[in-house]
Amino acid sequence: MASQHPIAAASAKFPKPADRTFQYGTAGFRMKAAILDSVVYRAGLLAALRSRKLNGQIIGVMITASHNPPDDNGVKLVDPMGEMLEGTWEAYATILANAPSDQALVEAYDKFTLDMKIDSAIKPRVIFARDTRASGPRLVTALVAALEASGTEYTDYKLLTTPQLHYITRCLNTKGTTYEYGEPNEQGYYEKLSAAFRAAMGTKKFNGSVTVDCANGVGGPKLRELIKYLPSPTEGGLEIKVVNDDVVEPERLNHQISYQCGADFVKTNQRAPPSSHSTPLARCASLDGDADRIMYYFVDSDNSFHLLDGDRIATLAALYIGDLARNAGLGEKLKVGVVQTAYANGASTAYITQDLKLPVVCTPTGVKHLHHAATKFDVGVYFEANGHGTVLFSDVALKRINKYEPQSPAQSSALDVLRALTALINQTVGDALSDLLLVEIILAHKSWGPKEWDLTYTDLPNRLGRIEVADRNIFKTTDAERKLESPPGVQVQIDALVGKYKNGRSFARASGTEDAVRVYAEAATKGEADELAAKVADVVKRAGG
Ligand SMILES: CC(=O)N[C@H]1[C@@H](OP(=O)(O)O)O[C@H](CO)[C@@H](O)[C@@H]1O
Ligand SMILES: [Mg+2]
Repeated sequence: MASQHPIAAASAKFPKPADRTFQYGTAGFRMKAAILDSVVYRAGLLAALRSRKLNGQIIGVMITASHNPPDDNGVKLVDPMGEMLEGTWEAYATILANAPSDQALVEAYDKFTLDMKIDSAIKPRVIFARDTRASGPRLVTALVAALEASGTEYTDYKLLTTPQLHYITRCLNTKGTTYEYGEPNEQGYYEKLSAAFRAAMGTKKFNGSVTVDCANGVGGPKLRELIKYLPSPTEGGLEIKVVNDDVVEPERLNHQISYQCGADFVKTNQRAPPSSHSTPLARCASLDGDADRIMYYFVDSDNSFHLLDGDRIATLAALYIGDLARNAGLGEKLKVGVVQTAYANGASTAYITQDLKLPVVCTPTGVKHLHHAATKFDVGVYFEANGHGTVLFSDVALKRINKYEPQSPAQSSALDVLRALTALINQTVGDALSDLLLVEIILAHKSWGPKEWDLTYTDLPNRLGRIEVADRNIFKTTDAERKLESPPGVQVQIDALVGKYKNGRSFARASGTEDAVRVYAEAATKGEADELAAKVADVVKRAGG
């Protein structure tokens, strides 16, 4: 048909599988790459609409499935300031993805344009990148088709980590303003990080090396590139040993069996990837597949394994930034706060409130919730236990930090480090490479090894399980997911169980990314945590059928 709408015509090349329903979840769309083409095509259309709605500001599109297996893939949108897509638009993404035919898709697209008063005369602008998955280039074809059909101006940034794409999106949208974020390209990212790292490091020398497992994902080549910009070990810089950075064979990505690598492997198996060759008390870290998450760990002199997870990075950052602010003379003027989810270890929460004397806010799972809550503080530290997070400095905090006149040499040197950290820490989203440098700077300044870091508090023994039920959607939570309001009566049973354990805490919630209910429990001993988790799991199974 010659008169066919260009969006329908292009859509015909990426037909929606009839038997599938898609949902834009906590981390965008994510599934087997083989069925993702129509979803990516439609996500491209949504990016165009979003850009038009925001007067032609640039929207980012990232093709990645993060820590998932190599044959999965996914797509997520990045808003102009580098944040995740605004919540209300997730529903629009879902509607476009599920339009049953090419014609229905065009109708939905036109309806959004009309309902949201989107000015079709505005030229949409989109940038995109992908991780190292083999399906990436094919999915880019679907994305480009959508951008062309919708008359969008676009740039392909090829292979990037997710946080690099967030960074570039923000740089482009702030270019020429007083709050310009940086040079909008990969080199600009490395230059910004390395300049900040050098400034934060000052005359401090690093003790020992850090071994970084890159999950055989995009973080590998990008970390190797970043290292070229950092001071070398012979200049007193940090020695970074890169392992698991094979992206030539994409099937090695996040591989848990043969190649044993990645943040998820470490967390699930509670041991170091064999390739890290970790010696006692040596610092090790693992990234996930798109390098927006990092886990630290070490083996002690008795060969016991110690995980230093997102809670540990949050507490370390809050401790150090709080000290810096006080030492710089800004203690009263910078309100530092920490944001966690219910999965944060109770011991970390107690340490923050009782020892660091800082406020803690608990939000539902999903980085966007934590990020939003962190913006309410002058300095908002947020991390999920699984290693995804960052530290946000508010505009007011940045002004205070940048304008303050130090009253002594000691204040001056603390202020220098604090200023450097505001540039070193990615303000758009959790960034494994930026977080790696942050942790290393803090440990160097404190002259701490991983053991001293680990000794700040003792984790409560805990257990995280997943249970498959007939319909997980009947499990509805309240109080930042810490309590179930439905099915009725279930929370009362959980409370009764928790009451029987010393330091007991447990909750159940439907996963946003998997078809399962997660049960978390912690208690004074490992045995009791396991037992409590098992009993709560039984309650969930009975209620869920
Ligand atoms: C307990 C847990 O680790 N949950 C993860 C997981 O969410 P669920 O909604 O629990 O499936 O995936 C999210 C997206 O990657 C991540 O933000 C979150 O922390
Ligand atoms: Mg990730």
